Amino acid sequence: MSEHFDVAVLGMGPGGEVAAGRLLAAGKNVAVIERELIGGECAYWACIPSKTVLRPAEARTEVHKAAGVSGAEVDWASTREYRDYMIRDLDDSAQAEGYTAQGATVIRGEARLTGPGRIQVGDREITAEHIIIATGSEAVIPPIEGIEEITAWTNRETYTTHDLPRRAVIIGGSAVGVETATFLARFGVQVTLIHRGDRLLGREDPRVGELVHDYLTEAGVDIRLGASAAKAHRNGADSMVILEDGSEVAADVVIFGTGRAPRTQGLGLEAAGARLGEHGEVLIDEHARAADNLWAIGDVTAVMPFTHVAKYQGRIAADAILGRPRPAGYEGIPRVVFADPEIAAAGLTTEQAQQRGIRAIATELDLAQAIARPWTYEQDPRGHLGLLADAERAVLIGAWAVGPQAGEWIHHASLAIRAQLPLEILRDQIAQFPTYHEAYQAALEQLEV
Ligand SMILES: Cc1cc2nc3c(=O)[nH]c(=O)nc-3n(C[C@H](O)[C@H](O)[C@H](O)COP(=O)(O)OP(=O)(O)OC[C@H]3O[C@@H](n4cnc5c(N)ncnc54)[C@H](O)[C@@H]3O)c2cc1C
Ligand SMILES: NC(=O)c1ccc[n+]([C@@H]2O[C@H](COP(=O)([O-])OP(=O)(O)OC[C@H]3O[C@@H](n4cnc5c(N)ncnc54)[C@H](O)[C@@H]3O)[C@@H](O)[C@H]2O)c1
Repeated sequence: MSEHFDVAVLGMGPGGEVAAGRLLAAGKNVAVIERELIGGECAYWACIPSKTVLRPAEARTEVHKAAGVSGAEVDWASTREYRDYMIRDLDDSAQAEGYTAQGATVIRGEARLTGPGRIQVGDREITAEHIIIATGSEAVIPPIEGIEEITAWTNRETYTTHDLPRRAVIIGGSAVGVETATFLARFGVQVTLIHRGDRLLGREDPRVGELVHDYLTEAGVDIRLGASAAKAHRNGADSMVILEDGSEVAADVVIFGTGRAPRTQGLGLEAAGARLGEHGEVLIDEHARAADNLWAIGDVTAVMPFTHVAKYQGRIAADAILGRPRPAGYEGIPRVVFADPEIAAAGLTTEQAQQRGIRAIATELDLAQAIARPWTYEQDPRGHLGLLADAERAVLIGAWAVGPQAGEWIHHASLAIRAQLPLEILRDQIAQFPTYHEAYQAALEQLEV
């Protein structure tokens, strides 16, 4: 006998949680299905533990740079204790109870679609009017000869580790690589960062990569650009990585930040009418619809693999199911890498604007030369802001920022880009003195549009 629901949410990471919460609040009969932990990758192995362990390092820098305070040092044992509290000691029983209390049926196990509206979990057969796929993504480890001999970590081992390694090789110079290098270097680990691109954070404007390179080098990270791991082997206690140029690096662990793949394998999505893209992602329309009464949200769609996007798509899909559809818009969504200082961006890069045939004008501001806040905040102040405008339409189309709290003040640009606010209106804004926000005024004034 099968059990029937209005909606079955398959995967309870941040995307699934938001969709389920909205549907339950609207009185729907919802089944939530999770094979590991309710909260998903983000809550236990990604965003939450990484931001928790990066914070002491950031606070230490703040104390070192602020005039008139001294004495701050990081402490791994107490950082780890707070991290374990933040990841609930990998226990989601309170979450399961919470969903049950809201009226959901919580089903544990690996789900598979067996046809439109039909799901199998172990020996349970479930039918649902609507199914939401929110199964996320998993770390990709490139094929490297000899990898089975070495101690290889992904984000999972890195952000749940009890002990810190003495030496780490990190492969991949994008968000995971840069954040992990920042965290480990600030806790005294000797870090070598191997990146095959010619600059870090290669999807952002080149200036961002340059600035990050300088800050990481200053933090003691040995950065190897244009390098790729060709082979690996064990030498006693050491994990050895051999680069394509023949050079070798020894470490206690090798950490992979080499991208993620949508979790769609074996899910039976085609049986339910979904189409998959070339990287195995579920293809969706502007309402997060994958097929009739089948929806997909979050990393499994590969639209923008961020928690805030998974949550946004959760709202979009739930609203469509509840009969109040609104199209998703992906312009101007913030992208923050929580390094020290923070790196933030929103909208297009100069290269992307060129590819779209937009006549774009860019400007860059060194905050210390333009505004007061960096000086009241720290000695030897840090901070840059880049803006990109469409010269024809006189609106902001892109922004990047590297500096303290950049992940907070990038939202001004995000709103301006999403709402397509005319530069004239932006120039008439008044930011509190002295804040980092004032940088927008100064940058907009020097923007020649
Ligand atoms: C190290 C790291 C740090 C990150 N930091 C940030 C950050 O600071 N900010 C940010 O916005 N993003 C961050 N991200 C990205 C963020 O983790 C993801 O974008 C986010 O987790 C996606 O949410 P999701 O709901 O799509 O999937 P997930 O969080 O991956 O959750 C999917 C859930 O589905 C379950 N599942 C999968 N298959 C099945 C099945 N067949 N049956 C039942 N259940 C299933 C899984 O067990 C999992 O619980 C980070 C990523 C990494 C790796
Ligand atoms: N703060 C945040 O929002 C945050 C933090 C961490 C991760 N994330 C998200 O998690 C996802 C995964 O991040 P990521 O950094 O692992 O992936 P990514 O796909 O962004 O970058 C992977 C990098 O690894 C490099 N690479 C791949 N294979 C390599 C090899 N063999 N040798 C050397 N370099 C190699 C690639 O060139 C690329 O630069 C991303 O989508 C990211 O947005 C977000």
